[in-house]
Amino acid sequence: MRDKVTAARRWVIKIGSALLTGDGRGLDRQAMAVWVQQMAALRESGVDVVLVSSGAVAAGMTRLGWSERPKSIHQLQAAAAVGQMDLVQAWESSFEEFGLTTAQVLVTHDDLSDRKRYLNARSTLRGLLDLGVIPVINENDTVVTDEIRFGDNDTLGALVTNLVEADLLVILTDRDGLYTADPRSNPEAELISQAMADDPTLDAMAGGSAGALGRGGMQTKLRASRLAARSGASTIIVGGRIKQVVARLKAGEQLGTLLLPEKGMLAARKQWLAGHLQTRGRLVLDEGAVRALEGGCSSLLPVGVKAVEGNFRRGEMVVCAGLDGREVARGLVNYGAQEAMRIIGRSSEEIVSVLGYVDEPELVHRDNLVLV
Ligand SMILES: Nc1ncnc2c1ncn2[C@@H]1O[C@H](COP(=O)(O)OP(=O)(O)O)[C@@H](O)[C@H]1O
Ligand SMILES: N[C@@H](CCC(=O)OP(=O)(O)O)C(=O)O
Repeated sequence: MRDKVTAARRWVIKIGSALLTGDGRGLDRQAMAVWVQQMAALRESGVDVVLVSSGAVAAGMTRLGWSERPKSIHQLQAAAAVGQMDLVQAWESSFEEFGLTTAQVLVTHDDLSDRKRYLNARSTLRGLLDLGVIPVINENDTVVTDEIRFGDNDTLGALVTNLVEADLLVILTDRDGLYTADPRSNPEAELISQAMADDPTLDAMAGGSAGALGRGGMQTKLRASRLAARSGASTIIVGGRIKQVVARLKAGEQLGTLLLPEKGMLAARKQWLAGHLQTRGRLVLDEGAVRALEGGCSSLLPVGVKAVEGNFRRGEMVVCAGLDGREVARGLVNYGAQEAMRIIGRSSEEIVSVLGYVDEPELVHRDNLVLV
């Protein structure tokens, strides 16, 4: 039994190109329907599901009648733009059969490294999950060039895992998991059932991609598991063609390779936040707000803030201090300084009438807050 898996409440499931396109024969709609049925059952059991789907380039190549993956970035982008249509249509109609709504989310590296856009993407995805919608995520290949590409969706899957604070990243691929060597070239290779993600001995085992369609091979999957571990998530690398793979994982069966984080979710997140040494401003809190924060598990609401200092933007790190100047906490702020000044002292319901819109009811969400 794998407790980390059976107890996970939010899964990011990443499906690679080789699997999705039946090794280059266009989208394998039958296989997609089988995964959808399993993801629908997962949702039904109360688990949030986020899908990271590759396959745009591969599907586009088939549509355009190309048999070889193009080298030029423009051609890749053209293929991705054509194939993405196919991809979302296929997912959408398949999920629809189970009464589930999907949303297309295309992101770039820049979107997740810019603080403000990071928060925006995070709120959108959380909003979608609250609505019971299944986000279908891919890289926005149209607007990226080589230097700023994720390039492989394993990395994207891990960053999305961090973004939505998922407990589990499931990477479905064309092998049954991570082997002690690339099984294509070494038939003696053995499947690794479980390891710590940061175990350095794994590096020598994970090779690049031997397939014509996949990008990163096991190297990027291993790297992805380490990125996912940063927010305390576990990763499973597993064969997408294994019968009822998702359902069996959910039931605790030991399939594929489970890569575990060193730290739990909360500890990992707090450490990540604590690493943001540079603060951009200061919020001065009334006594009630100080008490609420020090009690743990409370967000900082605008009503408890007396003054705003500094010129910070949404998503930047600010100091939260008491009226006596004592630093209480640090956190990522949901509103820029100009907006914050207008909403402090007011109830969260008033934000919309003051600003004309509302990003979040909290000034700093408790997940983005670390006590000092
Ligand atoms: N140690 C290993 N264990 C399993 N597969 C490996 C290993 N090293 C390299 N590989 C290769 O990684 C491939 C899967 O990665 P990739 O082709 O990028 O697929 P995807 O499209 O699913 O991301 C396998 O087909 C295999 O050839
Ligand atoms: N954005 C690209 C995905 C990149 C890629 O090939 O990823 P993967 O197959 O997961 O190694 C696409 O949709 O074709």
